[in-house]
Amino acid sequence: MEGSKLIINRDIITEAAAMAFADPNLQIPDRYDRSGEVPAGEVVVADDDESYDLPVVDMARLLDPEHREAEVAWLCSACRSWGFFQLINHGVDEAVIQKMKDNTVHFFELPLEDKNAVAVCPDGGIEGFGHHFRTSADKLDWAENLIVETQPIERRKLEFWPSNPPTFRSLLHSCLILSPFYSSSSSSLGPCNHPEKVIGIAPHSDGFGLTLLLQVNDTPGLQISKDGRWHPVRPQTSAFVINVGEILEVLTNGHYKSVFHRVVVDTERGRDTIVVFQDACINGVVKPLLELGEARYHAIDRLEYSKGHATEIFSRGERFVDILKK
Ligand SMILES: O=C(O)CCC(=O)C(=O)O
Ligand SMILES: [Fe+2]
Repeated sequence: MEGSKLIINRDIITEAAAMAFADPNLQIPDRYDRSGEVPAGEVVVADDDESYDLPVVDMARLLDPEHREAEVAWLCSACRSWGFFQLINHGVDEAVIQKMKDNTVHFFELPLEDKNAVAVCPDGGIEGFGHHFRTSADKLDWAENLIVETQPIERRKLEFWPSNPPTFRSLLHSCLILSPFYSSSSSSLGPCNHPEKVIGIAPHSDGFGLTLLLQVNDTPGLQISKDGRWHPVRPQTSAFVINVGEILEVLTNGHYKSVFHRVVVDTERGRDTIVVFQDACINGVVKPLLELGEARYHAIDRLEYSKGHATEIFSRGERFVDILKK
C-alpha cells in the first residue's frame, strides 16, 4: 500500500524450494515442517456429517423475480452461518473461465526462472510471485502464489503482471473490471508425500469485502472452520466459491461472518486456484452500515485497518475484527 508499511512478509521461491516441491521423496525442509499445526482441529468426514456440503446459491434464481426473495434469504443464511457459499449459474462465459484456467496452469508450469521474472520484492509489498504470507513462526506454506492488484487502474504495477504466457495480461485486463477495487491471487500447490507435515495455505480469514475463488482442477484442499471443526469444500464444477471478508463482516455489523479457512495438500494431485479479492475504497473508513443499528465495531480508517489486519493474521493468527469489536 502506498505510503504505508504493511507487516506482510512474502518470501521468494528459491531453487531449493522448487526442488522440495518437485521431489516427492525429499525430506520436508524445516521451514515447511508444520507437524504441530496441521492436526489442530477435527476434520469433518463427508459420511459423518450431513452439513458437509457448502450452501449452493443460484445466480439465475437471484435474478428471477419469482425466486429472488427465497434465494436472497438463502444467500443471507449462508453468509450468516457459514460465511461461505458456492455460486452456480453465475453467467461468466465458460470460454473466458477456461482461458483463465489455461493461463494459470501455463504460468505455474513455467521454469522457476521465468516465474521469478515477476518475483516479490525483498523490501515488502504484497504483489508478485512467491510464497503466500509468512507467519511469525517463520514457517512457509507449501504453495506458489502470484498476487497482483488489478483495480483501480492507477494502482496496477505491471512489472508484477506476467508477460508469459503471452495472453495472461490481456486476460486480466479484460476480466477484472467487475468492481473498482480488486486484486487477484493465484495459487499452485504441488502434491506432497507428507500432507500431515505441511500446509498449503495456513489458517486465516480474508481481509477484504468478498473473495471469489475458482478451482482450476478438482483436487480437494480448501477447509472451512465451522463450529470448531474443519469442513472440506467440494465445489460443484464451474461454481465460484465465495466468502465474506472481514470488511464485509464489519459493514454488516457482524451479521455476516468472515471465517477461518485453510488449504491442505494432497499426496498425489496438485491443486491450482484463481482467487479475486473484492476490496473496499482505499481512502475510506471501515465501519458498520448506519441502518443496521447500534454499531458493534469501532470505525477505523481504511489504511489503519489494513495494517491491523495484516499484523493480526500473519503475526498472531487472529482476526483483526475481533479487536475492533465493542
Ligand atoms: O486456494 C484456496 O482454496 C483458498 C485460497 C485462499 O484462502 C486465499 O487466497 O485467501
Ligand atoms: Fe482466504
